[in-house]
Amino acid sequence: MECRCPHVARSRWWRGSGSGTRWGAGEWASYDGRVSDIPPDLARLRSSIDNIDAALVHLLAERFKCTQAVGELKAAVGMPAADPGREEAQVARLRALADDSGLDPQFAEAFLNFIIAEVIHHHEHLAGGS
Ligand SMILES: C=C(O[C@@H]1C=C(C(=O)O)C=C[C@H]1O)C(=O)O
Repeated sequence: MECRCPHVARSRWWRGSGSGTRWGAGEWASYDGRVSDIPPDLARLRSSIDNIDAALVHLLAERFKCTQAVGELKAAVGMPAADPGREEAQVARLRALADDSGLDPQFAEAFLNFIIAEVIHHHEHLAGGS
């Protein structure tokens, strides 16, 4: 006999044919009464994308908290805002990590450079520049 316990039921969807059902053609309906015009696999993937994007925002916020403190420290001891040697090492490290994990290393480098440019801008501001 087919299992109808809730955790299974929640993942069961039917595509409407447009006749003889409460839901229309092209719509998806589930055991628990939800109706959607978005395919369930797409809805599930988007839900994960939402969680990942939230994590990215939190991670970036934490990184900028750290770089703010680094900028204050550098300004206090008179160090330059940018450290090209450190940037080069970071780029090489992230390119290798990207390569290992199936992310385009060129994209990883561009993304890191975008963030670093913003950090340096903050550091220059903290050092009294424009
Ligand atoms: C955060 C620093 O300042 C700058 C920003 C960097 C970064 O965001 O990773 C790296 C090097 C510096 O140009 C640092 O020197 O560590």
